[in-house]
Order: sequence, then C-alpha cells, then structure tokens
Amino acid sequence: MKNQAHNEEQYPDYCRNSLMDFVKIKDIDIEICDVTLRDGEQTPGVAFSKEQKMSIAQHLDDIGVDVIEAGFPVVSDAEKDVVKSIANMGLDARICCLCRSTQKDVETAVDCDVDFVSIFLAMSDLHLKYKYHKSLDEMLDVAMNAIEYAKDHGIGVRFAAEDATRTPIPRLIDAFKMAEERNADYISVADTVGILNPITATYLVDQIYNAIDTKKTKICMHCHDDLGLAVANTLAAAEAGAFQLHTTVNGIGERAGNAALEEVLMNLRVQYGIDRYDLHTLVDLSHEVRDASKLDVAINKAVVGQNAFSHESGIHVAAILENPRTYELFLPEMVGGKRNLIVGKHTGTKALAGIIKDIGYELDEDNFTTLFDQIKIITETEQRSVERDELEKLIKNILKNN
Ligand SMILES: CC(=O)SCCNC(=O)CCNC(=O)[C@H](O)C(C)(C)COP(=O)(O)OP(=O)(O)OC[C@H]1O[C@@H](n2cnc3c(N)ncnc32)[C@H](O)[C@@H]1OP(=O)(O)O
Ligand SMILES: O=C(O)CCC(=O)C(=O)O
Repeated sequence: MKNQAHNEEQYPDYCRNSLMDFVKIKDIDIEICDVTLRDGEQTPGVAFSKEQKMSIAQHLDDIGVDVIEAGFPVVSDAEKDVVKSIANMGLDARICCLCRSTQKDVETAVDCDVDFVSIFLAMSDLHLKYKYHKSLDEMLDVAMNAIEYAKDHGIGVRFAAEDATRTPIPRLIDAFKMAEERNADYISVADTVGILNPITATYLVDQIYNAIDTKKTKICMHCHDDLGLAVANTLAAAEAGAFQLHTTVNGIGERAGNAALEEVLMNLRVQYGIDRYDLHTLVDLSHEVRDASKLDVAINKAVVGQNAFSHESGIHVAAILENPRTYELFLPEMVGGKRNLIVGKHTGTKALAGIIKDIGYELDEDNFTTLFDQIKIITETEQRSVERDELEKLIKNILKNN
C-alpha cells in the first residue's frame, strides 16, 4: 500500500502513520501483558485494595488486554489471595504472577491458579555481586529447577531476565536457551533500569530472535522509562520480533515507571494498524488507576492527559472548528476523552466567534472587538485562561452596557 494518502473516509477516527509504508520491518505479531497490578503497584506509596485490583483487572480484560500480571504472591497472604481471586474471575485474559527463582515462590504462585508464572533472575555482574552474592552458575541452577518445578505442575512459565540490558548478550542468550530447553513458554528481556534506546532495543531483540525458536518460546519486552524511552523501546522490540509487550496504565511503576498501556495501544493502532483492542475506555481506566494509585496524571500526558485534546491557539482552533482532525491525530471519542477549546492569550477571532456561538451568543462587530480586547487584557495581565462561566459574564456585561 505505497503512497497511501491520509484518507478521512478510510480512517474516520484517526490518521495512520502512512510513512510506515516506506520502512522495512518484520510483521508485527504481539500480545499485551499489562503489569499495572504488579510493577505498577511497586510505585512507592501505592497499595491497591483487593476490590481495586479486581476492578482494574476487569477493565483491562474489557479492553482486550491479553495477559494480566496480577501480583507477586509471596509479598503477603493478602497479595496471594488477590492473585488467586483474579485468576478465578473467569476473565478472557490469561493471568500470570511474579516469583523469584526459588521453589518456595513458585510453589506459592502455583497455588494461585494462574495460567503461568514469571520466574525472574538477574544475571548482570552488578546484581550477581551486590544482590545475590552468589555465582551465575549457582543462581542459574536454582532458576532452572524453579522452571522445571512449575512445568512439572502443569503451569506455563515466563523466564524473565531482570537487568537483561546490562547483561553480556552471550550470557543472556545461554540462559534463555537453557530456559527454552526446559520448555519455558516465554523469555523476557527486562530493561530494568531503562538504559535502552530504540536502536539498541532492536539490536538486542534481533540477537535473541535469531538464537531462540520463537515459535516455541516467545520473546517478551519489559521496559522502564528512566530516559523517557519506554514506549519507543517497546515498539522497537516489537518490530524486531518481541511478542509480549509489557505495559502499565498511566505508565506507573518503579521510579520513572513503565511503558504506558494507553500509549502502546494507540501506537499499535496508528503505526501498525492493530485494531483489536477496544480503546473507548482508556481515559476511564486512566482515571480509575489515577484514583486507586493516588498518582496524578500529567496534564500533557499522551492519550489520557487533560490536555490531550485541549486547544487554545487561534490558528489551531479556527481549523479545528472546520475539521478537528487538522490538529488531532485521533478523535477524543476514540479513547473516551473530550475536546476542550480554551479561551486564552492565544485565542484568535475565528476561534472566539466559534466558541461564543457554541454557548449561544452572537455579537455585533463592536461588541465582539470589546470582548476580544478584554480577553487579551485578562489573560495577559492575570496569566490565565478564561473559563466558560466568566466568558458568559463578560458577554452579558458588554450586552448590558450597550
Ligand atoms: C525488577 C523487579 O521489579 S523485581 C520485583 C521487586 N518487587 C518486590 O520486591 C516486591 C516487594 N517485596 C517484598 O515484599 C519482599 O522483598 C519479598 C517478600 C519479595 C522478600 O522479602 P524478604 O524475604 O524479607 O527478603 P528481602 O526483601 O530482604 O531480600 C530479598 C531477597 O530475595 C533475593 N532475591 C531477589 N531476587 C531474587 C531472584 N530473582 N531469585 C532468587 N532470589 C532473589 C535476594 O537475594 C534476597 O535474598 P536474601 O534474603 O537471601 O539476601
Ligand atoms: O521481565 C519481566 O517480566 C519482569 C522484570 C521486571 O519487572 C524488571 O526487571 O523491571
């Protein structure tokens, strides 16, 4: 589909990135594993209640998220109970949970009725020396036993290499091959401290893709946002052959957080045309997680931030009044959002005329100029925008005085 123009009839709610037609990538074959309930909850100060976790899990399932990481059962009895409850909710999504590379953790996880366990092990020199105080061989031995234990109990396995991106690649691949030999269903590349960039994400996943039978053992990508590249790296990994992409709602998670679900899903739609996820409640889900986590969402956050569909600039609003897609990549309704046309310092005459018409007023030329001038003075001297109520008051005052 070369030279595909942006075609409104064909893409009524959003523009796809038609430049993708010119770049060569592997076919994208992905699933989403959302880790809000585990890595998201590791955000300092966050502790979801059982009801909150179950409600978020239901919401993720409604969107069509393929896998939900429900928690880390050895953290507490209550955590174990929540993981087990989510696993028994009858969701379409498969449920997994985290365990260290120890038999005790895997036993606890197996007892939670999850579809698969994510057994993690760090193999970087830093982690072996300062965290485990053990040799790589000793740790691998325990990890492989843990995989075998889970498999013997009829449960799926993801073998997750924590700090994979600071681990020598041959060591990483050897460990992944050991996991593959033990029939691990997934191997996970965790960019635990967010050091990757898109080109190194591509390089690393490509190396692993060429070494592993990905029909049997699929590659997962788990990105942190320490350099603000988590979503970009996740997509680069998908282009290089990673199958399971890890996300959290609002990008919450350890330190700077993880790849944001809403951004990854929107990119899957715009960049690769993947439209099987129901995006209509993304803003609702974002608010639900904001309230449950007590973590504000940045006003300019992509897709779900309050300003994602807010416009003030005169040139923009004038065009938006004709067709919103002039300045919106996708319509707010697509994600359950709302467009806001703001009256402020940068409002132009066409925009103001459109906005006042929208609230039921039409002014003659003189009155309109008076209103326009008043708005400039208020917004510049008081350094703020003018809300609808105030705008109406200004209009009524002008009409009264004439
Ligand atoms: C990258 C990630 O996100 S990893 C997940 C991080 N999440 C969490 O830590 C969840 C919250 N954690 C907790 O509730 C607790 O730390 C628990 C329940 C997991 C463990 O608690 P404790 O038994 O008190 O251990 P503590 O936290 O002090 O230390 C961690 C231990 O786990 C070991 N460990 C850490 N990762 C692994 C691993 N992948 N495989 C095996 N052992 C591991 C450490 O070496 C240390 O062992 P040690 O006690 O023999 O020194
Ligand atoms: O790769 C995974 O599945 C989990 C690892 C993880 O949480 C991390 O290293 O940050």
